[in-house]
Amino acid sequence: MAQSVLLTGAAGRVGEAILGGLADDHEWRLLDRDPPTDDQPGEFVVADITDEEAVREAMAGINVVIHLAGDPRPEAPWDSVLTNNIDGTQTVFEAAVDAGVEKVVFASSNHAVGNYETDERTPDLYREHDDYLLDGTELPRPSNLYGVSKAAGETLGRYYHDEYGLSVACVRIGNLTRGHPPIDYERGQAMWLSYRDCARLFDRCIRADYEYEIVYGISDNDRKYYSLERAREVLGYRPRDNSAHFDGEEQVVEPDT
Ligand SMILES: NC(=O)C1=CN([C@@H]2O[C@H](COP(=O)(O)OP(=O)(O)OC[C@H]3O[C@@H](n4cnc5c(N)ncnc54)[C@H](O)[C@@H]3O)[C@@H](O)[C@H]2O)C=CC1
Ligand SMILES: O=C1O[C@H](COP(=O)(O)O)[C@@H](O)[C@H](O)[C@H]1O
Repeated sequence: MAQSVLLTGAAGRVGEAILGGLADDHEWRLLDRDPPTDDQPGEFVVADITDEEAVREAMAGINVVIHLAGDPRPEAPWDSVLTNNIDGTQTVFEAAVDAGVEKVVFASSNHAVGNYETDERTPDLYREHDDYLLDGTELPRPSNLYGVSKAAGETLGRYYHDEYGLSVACVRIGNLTRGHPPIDYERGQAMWLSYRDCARLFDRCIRADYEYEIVYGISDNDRKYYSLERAREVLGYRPRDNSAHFDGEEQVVEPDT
């Protein structure tokens, strides 16, 4: 069934991947501090997620929030992640609970667990003979202050679930690139998320029933050090792309079939 979905950070890359696959599948309200540059489905709210009143208004009539807005830079400074990623995310969760929203899907990151990639484990970790796997039950081990802000967002989600019964899915997104995996970047290839698998995964986050989940957001790459088991089991995610199917040449992934 189509859902009323509020998509924050809609003007960014992850928003583009989600809307590219799902524009016609749900009723969209898009929010971003940057206005749209082209035609978008549904209505577009230009607002900052730290603007509590604007965020509350944007929640009216919404079933599911996909919360992407934030500073995505691994090197982002503390003042920016504190404002945009931590304060902004708390504003979104609080407004969602007050508006009676059913689910919030939070865009977490590989950088929330980036320091599991120790000197002893890398670069083998990125290669097929290695079988080290993170499954989402491990504690955060952020690799930068941006990763700390994502771990904080996951913890905010835990709190709003336990305290208010909100369904929350935290998606630790790997490396989203359009058309083909990152080139000459083993780490990025192991955690590649194709545009169409991104849309599939977030569609399942919109539709599935869950309590509080942390899942990894990657394609079905031959070599992966993030488990997809939870995303498959609880959400019914069925990725179709695999970074191993690309030979380094630019190839265009066809739209969903
Ligand atoms: N692209 C990737 O591979 C990954 C992305 N993520 C997360 O996914 C989310 C989206 O990332 P991208 O689309 O790649 O980034 P992006 O920079 O392309 O998009 C982010 C969007 O959020 C908006 N935004 C930022 N701060 C805002 C605020 N305070 N109020 C309203 N809008 C605001 C920006 O205007 C932008 O349109 C981010 O939270 C990022 O941390 C996590 C892991 C990997
Ligand atoms: O969280 C994020 O992760 C991806 C991948 O990280 P990288 O260190 O391998 O580049 C990054 O591209 C994205 O901007 C960021 O939001």
